[in-house]
Amino acid sequence: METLSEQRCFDGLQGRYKHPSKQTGTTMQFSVYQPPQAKSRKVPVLYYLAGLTCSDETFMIKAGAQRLAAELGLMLVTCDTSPRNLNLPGDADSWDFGVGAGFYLNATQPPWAAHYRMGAYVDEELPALIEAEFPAAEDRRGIFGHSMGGHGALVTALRNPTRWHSVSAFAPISNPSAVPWGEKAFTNYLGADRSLWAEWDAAELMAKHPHPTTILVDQGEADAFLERELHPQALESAAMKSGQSLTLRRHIGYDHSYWFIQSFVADHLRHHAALLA
Ligand SMILES: N[C@@H](CCC(=O)N[C@@H](CS)C(=O)NCC(=O)O)C(=O)O
Repeated sequence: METLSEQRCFDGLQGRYKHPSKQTGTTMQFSVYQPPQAKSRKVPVLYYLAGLTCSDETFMIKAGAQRLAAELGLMLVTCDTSPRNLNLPGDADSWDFGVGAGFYLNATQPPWAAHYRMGAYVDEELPALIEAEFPAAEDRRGIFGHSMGGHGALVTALRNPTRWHSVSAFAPISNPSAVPWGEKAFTNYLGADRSLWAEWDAAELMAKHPHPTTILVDQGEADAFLERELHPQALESAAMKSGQSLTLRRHIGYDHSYWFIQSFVADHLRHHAALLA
């Protein structure tokens, strides 16, 4: 691991780092906010997964989460949204597929399968690195995210509920198998056989295997992607089927941007802090 920058922030430390990833076969960058409590003890860690076109920097710069993370003693970790600098054919042709759009799954189709392994990166490799290099509690991991990252957070926690102790999402792609963003990504990364998509689809997973904690989801009613891509109602149906405890809040007037995230991020931090205490 190499340190790219470290700066004091709310008496803690905001840092950016890079490391060679076994899962992606590339150099991956990530950011960490260490709260002041991390100077003297291991603290719970809250991982954030960003949406399409974003990077590890987006949330750290735009969400305004560090002040409350410092108060609550939560470490924040953000990673990139895909491997970069591979120059695979077509990987930079569109903003909703390839670079910046890894969808936090393990691709099975060439040429993506060798590198687009963000599922295993987020679930295994990154936590192992964070827990080895930072004062991070190994038994208190939470995960949340936005849009494609909301999908990633829900899927990661629902697939591995014993490894992920709390989960929430902002405007997640709730049922990717049934919407254009998901159909494009899953066809290319996972192949045409739709029966294989269910293991990376939050609504499908939730309908079968609920997470043991309450899942918090916030959605803006003025979100331009709501009708076509996000489908939060699929989570409500899934929760009804499996008995998942779900708090889905719809907020009039809020769109898909980080102004929406900034407005509700405190509720998410408190949600996780209570479960990870
Ligand atoms: N293609 C559009 C939309 C992409 C978009 O809305 N991305 C969301 C995640 S799905 C986002 O968080 N963008 C970064 C931002 O709002 O700061 C763009 O590049 O502006």
